[in-house]
Amino acid sequence: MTNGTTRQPLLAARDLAKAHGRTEALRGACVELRAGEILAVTGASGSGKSTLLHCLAGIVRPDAGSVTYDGERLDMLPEKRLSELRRTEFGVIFQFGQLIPELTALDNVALPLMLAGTGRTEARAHAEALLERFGVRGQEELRPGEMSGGQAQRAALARALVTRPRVVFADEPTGALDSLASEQVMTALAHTARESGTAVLLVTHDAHVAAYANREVQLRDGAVSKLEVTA
Ligand SMILES: Nc1ncnc2c1ncn2[C@@H]1O[C@H](COP(=O)(O)OP(=O)(O)OP(=O)(O)O)[C@@H](O)[C@H]1O
Repeated sequence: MTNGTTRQPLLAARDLAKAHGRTEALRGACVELRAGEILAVTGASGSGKSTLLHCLAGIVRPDAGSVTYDGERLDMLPEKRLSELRRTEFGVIFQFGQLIPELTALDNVALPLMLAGTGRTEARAHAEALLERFGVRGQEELRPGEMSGGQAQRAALARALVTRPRVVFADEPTGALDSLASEQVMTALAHTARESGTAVLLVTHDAHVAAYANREVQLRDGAVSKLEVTA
C-alpha cells in the first residue's frame, strides 16, 4: 500500500503501553508522523522517548496499543517482514553513530546498499557522493576512530540515509557533539527531509535541536503531555 498524501500519517502510534520489567515506560502514548515532517519527541530523562522510538521503528513490540505504518499494523508483522522494512524503508541514527569500527567511512556508508543488493562499485560511488554532500570530504578512507565526533556522526547520518528511507529514527543524534557539530548534523538531516520527503522522528532533550522540527510532542511518564507546532 502506498501513502500518496501527506494528510494521512505515514506512521501512527495509538495508546502504546510498554513495560520493562516493573517499569512502565509507555502508558497510552499516541503520536503521528507525516511524510516529510520532522517530529521532535522531547521530555525528561526516563519519560519513555527511546522506548517510543523503538516501538515505532519496529525494534521492540509494544505490550498494548497499535503502530500503523503506511496502512499496515507494524506491531503485528512477522519478524522477517519487520527486518525487511527496517532494512529498506527505515534508517536509524543513535547518539553514538554505531559505525563499524573496522570499516572505513566509505565502506560503512556503502554497506546498507550492498546488503540491499547494489554492486560494490556503484554503492561506493553513491556513498562517496553522500559523504561529500555532508561535508565529510577527504575523510572517506578513515575509520570511525580516526575521525572527529562530528565527522563520524555525519558519516552515520549518511549511512542512515543512503538507502533513501521513508522514515529516519534519530535518537539523540547530537547528544555527544558540541554545538557546531550538532548544527552541521541537524542542518544535513533537515535538508534531506525537506528535499526528499523523508519523515524524521527525532528524540532529543536539547531545545536547539528540537527547533529544527516542524512539530514537537513532549512525553511525561510514558504519555504525551504537550503537543505544539514549532515551525
Ligand atoms: N531495557 C530496559 N530494561 C529496564 N528498564 C528500562 C529499559 N529501557 C528503558 N527502561 C526504563 O524505562 C523508562 C523509560 O526509558 P526510556 O529510555 O524510554 O526513556 P527516555 O525518555 O528515552 O530516557 P533518557 O532521556 O534518559 O534516554 C526508564 O525508567 C528506564 O529506566
